[in-house]
Amino acid sequence: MAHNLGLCRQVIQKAIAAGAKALFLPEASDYIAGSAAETVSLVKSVQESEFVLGIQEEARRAKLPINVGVHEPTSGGQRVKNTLLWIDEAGEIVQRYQKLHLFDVEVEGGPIMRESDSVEPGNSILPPLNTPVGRVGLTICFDLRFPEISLALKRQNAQIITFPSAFTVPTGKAHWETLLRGRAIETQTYVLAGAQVGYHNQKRVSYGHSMIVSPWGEVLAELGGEDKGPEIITADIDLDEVQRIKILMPLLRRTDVYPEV
Ligand SMILES: O=C(O)CNC(=O)[C@H](CS)NC(=O)CCC(=O)C(=O)O
Repeated sequence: MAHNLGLCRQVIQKAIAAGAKALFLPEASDYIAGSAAETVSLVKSVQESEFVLGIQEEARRAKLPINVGVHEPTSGGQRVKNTLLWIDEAGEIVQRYQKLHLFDVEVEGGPIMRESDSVEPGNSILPPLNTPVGRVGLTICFDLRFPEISLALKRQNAQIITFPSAFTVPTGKAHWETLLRGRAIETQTYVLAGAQVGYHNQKRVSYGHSMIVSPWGEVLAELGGEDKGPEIITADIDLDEVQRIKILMPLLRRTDVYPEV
């Protein structure tokens, strides 16, 4: 976790140097463990996590809002929560989303993942949050495959949806860009997806390819799939463009035919 905090501090320095108004870090930025037991044994509350306290301190010092994926304890203690924190420019945690969909998949040509062995799923979609860069809807990684969350956030007037991730390599190659662009096109929002890249341990490697997609579905910025150390991508978020696309192509739902989500 100390190592990951060091990497995140480098990302934060790059974001500050680039003049970023907000920073979107990946899912599980605090750690990715080698087993379910290790995931549970490493977890700390945000008050006791050096990782979270360190990110809060950086946010406060730089007056930079930071969206970061971490693990948090559950009340039972058997499993953890996979959560996404919004830390505001004063360093305060002002929003906390708990991942709804857990990745229990035997990836063809890849690992067998059973996230639910160590993670307890969340139970709610949070209303988009007002931030200095726009109204942000929070989701995590595998949630990307369930358009219902994104559509619910669109209905609640999200202008940006974030998909912090640690995708597997085979599923990333097959689906990552298509899913992100699909979500951006159908929700007419900016899609921001900070992604982990490279090896976490001998068994686990992440696809990378952090991406920023416009409300028209255009890839505005993208990283590669090689671990070159901490990197960032940036884009201008133009909230008028969100409005313009909605007017240009009104997507009026037939909620008389199918349920509204
Ligand atoms: O393990 C942790 O501590 C953090 N969690 C993750 O990395 C999660 C669960 S294993 N990864 C995904 O959801 C990948 C989804 C994916 O690759 C896909 O949808 O294709």
